[in-house]
Amino acid sequence: MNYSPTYNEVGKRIRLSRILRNDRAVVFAFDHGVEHGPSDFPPEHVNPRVILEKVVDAGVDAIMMLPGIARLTWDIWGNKTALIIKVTSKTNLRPKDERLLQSPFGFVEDAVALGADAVAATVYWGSQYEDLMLQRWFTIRDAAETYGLPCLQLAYPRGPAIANRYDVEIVRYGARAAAESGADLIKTYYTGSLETFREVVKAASGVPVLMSGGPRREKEIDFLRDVWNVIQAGGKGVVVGRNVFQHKNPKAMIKAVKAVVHENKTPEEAVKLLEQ
Ligand SMILES: O=P(O)(O)OC[C@H]1O[C@](O)(COP(=O)(O)O)[C@@H](O)[C@@H]1O
Repeated sequence: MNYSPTYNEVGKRIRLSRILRNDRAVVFAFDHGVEHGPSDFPPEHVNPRVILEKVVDAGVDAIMMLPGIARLTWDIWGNKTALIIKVTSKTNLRPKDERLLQSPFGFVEDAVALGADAVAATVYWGSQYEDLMLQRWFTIRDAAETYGLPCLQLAYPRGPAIANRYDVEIVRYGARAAAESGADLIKTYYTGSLETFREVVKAASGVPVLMSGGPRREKEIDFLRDVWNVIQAGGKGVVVGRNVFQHKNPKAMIKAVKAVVHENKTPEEAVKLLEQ
């Protein structure tokens, strides 16, 4: 008997294919306005329309942002890139010990209304608020499932018992926990080498893993090498913010990252796109 997929399964598959193009993705992370504050942006990129125009022109596959900014910039990304709506966030205005918790920042229904291809939510594995974040994760995932929306989990291990959040044992634990919690896409930290990131991919048990860009690298080639290692390790791409919007030429940076992720160019070949 032929198995017919459910409506949700069809919806998730189609939406996921808009983000993972030929099984790879370059996603622009743009939720920093809340998570870090406007001080994260160089003056010319405080205006979201300016930086989004650049990354859309550069052909980024998807943009991850909070509902409010998506609403204010729809004419720039609409029908041009895939859209991932993050529905959790937190500010650094909070008391320090409350920053390991992300609060609801919109609803899955907002993502549906905006025409999103996925929702995203953060889980700080190891946080003293892990239990609360998991309750929120499963509520989000449950609603997303109903609407046929894939769920990207920002699986960020951090908490009082975690000395080094980038250690492979910690990162791969978070990736495995993300897979076990039903994430359709996992975004997590780079572990510093191809070999260690391969362990993260294995722990993710077949769920696509995307590297979180992290703080801006001094040299672009170093970032491109990290991306290249992630791809060689079986990762499916990158979700990058600061290494693009803090760069003097975000368009060229997106194109260089795409060259590594989608065209299998080496970092040395890709970095030439920044010298043009
Ligand atoms: O690791 P931090 O400082 O909490 O940064 C979280 C930020 O990093 C991201 O996960 C990825 O963006 P970056 O490429 O700038 O690291 C953002 O989505 C998020 O706002």
